[in-house]
Amino acid sequence: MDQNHKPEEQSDLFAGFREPYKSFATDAIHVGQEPEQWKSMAVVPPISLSTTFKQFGPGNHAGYEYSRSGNPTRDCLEKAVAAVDGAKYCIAVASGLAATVTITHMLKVGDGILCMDDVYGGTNRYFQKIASQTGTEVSFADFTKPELLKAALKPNTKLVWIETPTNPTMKVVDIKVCSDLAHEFNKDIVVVVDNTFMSAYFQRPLAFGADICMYSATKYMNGHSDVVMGLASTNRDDLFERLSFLQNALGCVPSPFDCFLCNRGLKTLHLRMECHFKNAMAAAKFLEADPRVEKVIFPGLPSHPQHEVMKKQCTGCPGMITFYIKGQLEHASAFLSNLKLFAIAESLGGYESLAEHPAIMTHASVPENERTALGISDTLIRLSVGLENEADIIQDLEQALAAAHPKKK
Ligand SMILES: Cc1ncc(COP(=O)(O)O)c(C=O)c1O
Ligand SMILES: N[C@@H](CC[Se]C[C@H](N)C(=O)O)C(=O)O
Repeated sequence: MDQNHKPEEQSDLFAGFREPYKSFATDAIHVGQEPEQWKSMAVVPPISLSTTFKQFGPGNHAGYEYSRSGNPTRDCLEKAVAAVDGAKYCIAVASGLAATVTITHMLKVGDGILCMDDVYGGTNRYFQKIASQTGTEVSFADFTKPELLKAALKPNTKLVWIETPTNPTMKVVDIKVCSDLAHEFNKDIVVVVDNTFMSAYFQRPLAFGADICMYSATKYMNGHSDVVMGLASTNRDDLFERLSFLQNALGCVPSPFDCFLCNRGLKTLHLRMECHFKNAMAAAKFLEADPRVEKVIFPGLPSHPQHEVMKKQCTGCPGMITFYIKGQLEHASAFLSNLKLFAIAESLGGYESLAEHPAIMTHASVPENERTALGISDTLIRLSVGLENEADIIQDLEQALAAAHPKKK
């Protein structure tokens, strides 16, 4: 153990952030889970594997006809997620990218997508390599400077895609300012926030004017690194009608078993997120004070350029930290290869700590010149700080830094 390490104080951690949303845990645990909906009165929603449902007569059924079109286990999850997002509706789909694809299918040929410049590599790849090849016009701007968003809006812009904090450079976008700008320009623009990094517990984009809040539920919402899933919540009747039509018509649906698991993961989201924040704050402070580290990007630290925006719109910070190690690629590689508790792996938001090299791993699909412009360099390392003991996390970072820089310190 690092002898200098003192555990992070939980009491100061949330100072200055928004208050948690009222009854969040109660909603996550109870909404959509009523035992009375089952003949058995099951307290935990059963996994409904049947692909089809008996009808009383042709077209006369008890609410379900075919499992792609609607499934009882999926319904339980969708109701719980809608509640924790402060939404009327939610749809669950087979992956985060399936949610992006389903939402983008609301557009028609000639429509424009305006996307935050730094986004998950697969979102960038889908917009640039697929959506733009099938007739939509895609452009990017840095929404941390709202004037750039304003300047990039065009008469054909139909979708504004915000990711905050961004993957991997952790830029924080003011959701209210950007949603208002887009809606003032054209009230029909659909503003989407990719809320994957924050989870519903720490950020509620619909409360700040976004039209759709989407997730890779593969991450914090499920939280156990054992489900690939996407979610999209909205308060708008028209958008829900279109999204649920597309959920069935495109067919990117999740399995009932995955819905069961994600629904279960959601019950402890509030507890997990608070511990992720505590551990990540400790790790971020440790890294920031270390001479072998060039720069730490963690929105919970006052050194983060949008720390005030973060406090204004969020109830806490997730376990995501990005930092530049001093040196070159070999130092980043040595650090990653020497981690013992952190696994080198893509993905994030699970109970276990993960570390990765965005330029080589999660963001390899972003064109090199764009990666360079965004700062996704050879020395950039991304951490997903898990729920292990804080001192063990710090000790692992310390020993991996020592292995990467044997002579420094
Ligand atoms: C911010 C973000 N959005 C969307 C996705 C896509 O999600 P999925 O892998 O579940 O398709 C990911 C990761 O893959 C992500 O990190
Ligand atoms: N969103 C995850 C997953 C990352 Se990349 C997955 C795969 N290699 C791909 O290119 O689609 C993250 O870790 O950020």
